[in-house]
Amino acid sequence: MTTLEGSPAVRRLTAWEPTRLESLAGAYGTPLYVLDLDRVRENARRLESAFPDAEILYAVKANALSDVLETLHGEGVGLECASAGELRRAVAVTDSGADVHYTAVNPPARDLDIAVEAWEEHPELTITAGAEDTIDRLEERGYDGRLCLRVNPGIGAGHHEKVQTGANAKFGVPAERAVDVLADAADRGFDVVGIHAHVGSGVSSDQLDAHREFVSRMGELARSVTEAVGDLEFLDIGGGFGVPYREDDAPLDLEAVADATREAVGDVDAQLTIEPGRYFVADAGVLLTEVNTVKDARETTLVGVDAGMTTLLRPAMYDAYHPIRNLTADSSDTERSREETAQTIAGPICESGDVFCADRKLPASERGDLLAIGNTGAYGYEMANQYNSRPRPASVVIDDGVARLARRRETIDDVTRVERES
Ligand SMILES: Cc1ncc(COP(=O)(O)O)c(C=O)c1O
Ligand SMILES: N[C@@H](CCCC[NH3+])C(=O)O
Repeated sequence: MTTLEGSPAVRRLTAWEPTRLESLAGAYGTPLYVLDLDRVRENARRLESAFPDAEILYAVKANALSDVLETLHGEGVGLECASAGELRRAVAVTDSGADVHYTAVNPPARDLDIAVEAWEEHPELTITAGAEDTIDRLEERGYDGRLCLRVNPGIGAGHHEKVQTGANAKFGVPAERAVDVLADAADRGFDVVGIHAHVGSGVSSDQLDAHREFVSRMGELARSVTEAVGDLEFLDIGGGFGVPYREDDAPLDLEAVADATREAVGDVDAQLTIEPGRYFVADAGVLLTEVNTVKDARETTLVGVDAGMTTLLRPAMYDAYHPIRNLTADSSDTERSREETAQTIAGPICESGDVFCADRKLPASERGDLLAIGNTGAYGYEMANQYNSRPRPASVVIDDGVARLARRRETIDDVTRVERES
């Protein structure tokens, strides 16, 4: 087992200088998301070096901040979008449809209208349909552009059952029907360019067998489609690459994943495409939050903070673990260090599940302390919401070492403004 300070998740968290984070919290308030764009670039380069022959897209849903999209576009990474809103962002950043994919999941009519409008302006856009209905609805809107089919490969993987998509009926056309669906789409005049599937999110090294089986099914399918329907431009195997969250999690062996992918896909005459989200951004982000309450709560010490499940939903939704560091009681500084106690850290939301950790050993907290919650760059702000009429937090980015406000903190007026508007 790796030591606490030596584990990848905590090494990233301790790479942040406490005084720097303290000054950001002082300048912008808490709760505050901080994202290191330099780390995002490093992660992009790591992916590019493990998958030199693949086309790489970024799954915008992990963190849609324009600064992130601009940064990754600058690194030559394409953008995969899950909604009309993400598509609008992607097209605004790229000013093009090239290397922009819209993956429609039970798309609302308005989303399809916006996607088709985007295609009319940028015909290089690719739309991925996950149901025959979606293809019909695109045709009804006059779309006959680049079409990719999302299939359901019948195998899932990922860090929690709620994020395993590959065998979930909601996602994709059953793989065994793909050849017929694509043959029909080609007959109807669509430009059939690819097939796609996504096994799930947060796939770790110990799920490599599931990854291999998934990719091998996709390779087989690509060969069948090519034979029966015609050449495919690309085979998109989705994203899902896991990152370490716990102190004893090993980092994902990206080279091993890349080797397994190449081997499992076999001989396919189509561009391999991957679209990770989490891997690019998770470890580039921390959430800063201030302690406002410390109380003896019978069997634990309850520490109340100003971030909650509305700021970072993952612990409440998936029982997800995030490393936490008390920056005020910094253990690397003897003057600041404090004895460790078992603490339950909870937010201000009126829900029992509004808890970031239970009985975790951390330096004894005091009111006013600044805590950093690590690995919050992916699915952090994106899943934030306004429950309890709570405004969403601000986001700061660090770019080339320099910090700047990327998104201001919402106000209570922002929360109520949309009511009674005509
Ligand atoms: C279609 C699709 N592509 C890519 C991703 C990105 O997943 P991750 O952030 O786990 O890489 C997701 C999310 O799970 C997805 O649904
Ligand atoms: N929101 C999930 C990932 C889901 C990805 C979207 N299919 C998480 O935080 O782990």
